[in-house]
Amino acid sequence: MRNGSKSVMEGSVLLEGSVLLASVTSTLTPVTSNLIKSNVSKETFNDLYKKRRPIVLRGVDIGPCVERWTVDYLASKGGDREVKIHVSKTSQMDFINKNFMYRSLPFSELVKRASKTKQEEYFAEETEKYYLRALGDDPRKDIADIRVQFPNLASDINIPPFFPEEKFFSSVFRIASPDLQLWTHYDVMDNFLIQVQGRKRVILFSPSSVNFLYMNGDKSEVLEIDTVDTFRFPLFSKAERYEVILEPGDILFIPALWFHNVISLEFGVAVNVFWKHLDDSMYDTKDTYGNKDPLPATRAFQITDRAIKALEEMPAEYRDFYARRLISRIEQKAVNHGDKSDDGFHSDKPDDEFHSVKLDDEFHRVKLED
Ligand SMILES: O=C(O)CCC(=O)C(=O)O
Ligand SMILES: [Fe+2]
Repeated sequence: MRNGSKSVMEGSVLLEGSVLLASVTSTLTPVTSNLIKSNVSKETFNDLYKKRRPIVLRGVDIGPCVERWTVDYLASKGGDREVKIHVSKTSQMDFINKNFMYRSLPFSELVKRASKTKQEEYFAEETEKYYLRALGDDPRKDIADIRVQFPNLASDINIPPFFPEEKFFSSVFRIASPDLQLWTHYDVMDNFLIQVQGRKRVILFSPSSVNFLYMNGDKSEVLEIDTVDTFRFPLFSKAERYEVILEPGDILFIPALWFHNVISLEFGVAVNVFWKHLDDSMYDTKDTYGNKDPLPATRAFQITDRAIKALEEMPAEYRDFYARRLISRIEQKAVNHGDKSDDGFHSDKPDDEFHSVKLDDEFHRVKLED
């Protein structure tokens, strides 16, 4: 599938008296079955890896975790270490209105609660939902590694040796209540999302769709991605969108910069592994989450902020004129329009659309953690 999501229904919502209130487009995507590859060897993965496109590796031996990781087993082997969690009253976590809370629970208790839809003990309400992204002991300093934080469980999972060990960055436990949805975001490292228990729907958007996703830092402000408010987000339907349903045992390769939005269709247990695609020197050594932009990108943002300040020294008509010249320079020199496919990011897409660089969104960036 190429060139945008395939809308199955478009329509408008009418207020009484026929005042047009909002136009809503349902953008349910058909499952992209050609993303699934069975029994992939290391050699085949190496070839696929160069294409820089997401794939689901099905049938790779991820170890005994698929049979072993029941709720009781996870609770007893994972132990009672305190973990930081997101607690949400609704399925859809909203990072803009912060409709969730940060709390902590013993790991064993978190697992038990996340596996149920109604709680006996709860923070806010009995139907609240939980999301764990297990981090290092001190998230400001330590990088998550399940071999260190959960050695008794880590021995049950094989991380496929499909990337050089020295490129490993982190391994993160992802545990979610049924129906919980994590907002659309990108990460800056390559990623194996290893689904161990529960089915999960993942919607992916290509990095070249960034200007259609209404970014706020590393996250998209479009939360309702299946029923998009097209008045607020008119460009969203142009984003190149893919959908996969992960089954237990599947590994989703998410290349760095590919956007993903995740719904746990059932109680979900996953481990994701981030590894470095670029040279080590490109990454911020203070980045414990794996979501800080590469250093040259950060530098480019800072320089651009300075450029904006310089433009602001001039009256509006000059500022506007030179801003347009700058944008066109960046477009000509740095934006790939699909004709130069040597970087592997725009393989074979003759119909790649021209995406103009949108200044306002990008320069007031707020970095929020997911
Ligand atoms: O599966 C999840 O809970 C989140 C996945 C994700 O954002 C990641 O692996 O980077
Ligand atoms: Fe992610």
